[in-house]
Amino acid sequence: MPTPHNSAENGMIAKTVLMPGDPLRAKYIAETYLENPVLFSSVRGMLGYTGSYRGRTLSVMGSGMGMPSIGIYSYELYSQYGVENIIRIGSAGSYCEEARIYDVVLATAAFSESSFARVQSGYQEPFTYPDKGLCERLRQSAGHLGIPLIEGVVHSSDVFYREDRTPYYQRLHDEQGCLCVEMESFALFHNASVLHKNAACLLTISDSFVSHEETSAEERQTSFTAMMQVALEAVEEN
Ligand SMILES: O=P(O)(O)O[C@H]1O[C@H](CO)[C@@H](O)[C@H]1O
Ligand SMILES: O=c1cc[nH]c(=O)[nH]1
Repeated sequence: MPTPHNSAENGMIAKTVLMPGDPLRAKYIAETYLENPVLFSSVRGMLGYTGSYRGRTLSVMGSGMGMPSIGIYSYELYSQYGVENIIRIGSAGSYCEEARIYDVVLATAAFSESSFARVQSGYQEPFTYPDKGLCERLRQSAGHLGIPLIEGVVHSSDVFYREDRTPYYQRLHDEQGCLCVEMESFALFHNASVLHKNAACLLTISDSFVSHEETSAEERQTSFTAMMQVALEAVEEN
């Protein structure tokens, strides 16, 4: 049944959904990698497609930016459309020297100051976690492709532009172990947990708080191909 945010009918969305923040990255993946991609929703411009990759059916859909946005889309995919696995494929700002531009990070936990999980279900902890099995599939996929993964905690922030200019990112790195910052994984992992579904997150480093290098909007849309391939190859038969 369509929702207020997704016009897909039942059966149009695969069991596994790759979920970039940027709907144009979803379009790029569908048009570049999927055979016979079918657009299942464009409500609010949040493009979602289902197609096949090496004979396996999968979907790719934008999440938008931030936890309220991915909170809505992921909850509906899990609860209304029978989705079992969501793999976020996002961009992130590095908090440390070991994670450089274009490196691929596999999140082993998400740390956040966000109220999302407390408001959603009373969960009080600052960490949420991906599914171990899905992470293992991503590790194996990266191994087959020869793409190194950096593993660790990611910071899911509600704020992109901060007035606080103190070196807060060093504190988050030193005290919470955060390798990098993005804005959605904490909520995605939480929704998966409360609905007994699976989620994981791969991130490509798009900019660095340490070296101050950055990538353009176009590069963020189309050039994160290593991460895309790791996620695509990790999708199992439905
Ligand atoms: O590239 P995406 O997946 O959107 O991820 C990151 O980029 C956006 C901020 O520029 C936030 O959504 C953040 O999580
Ligand atoms: O949330 C994000 C994503 C990429 N780069 C950042 O600095 N923050």
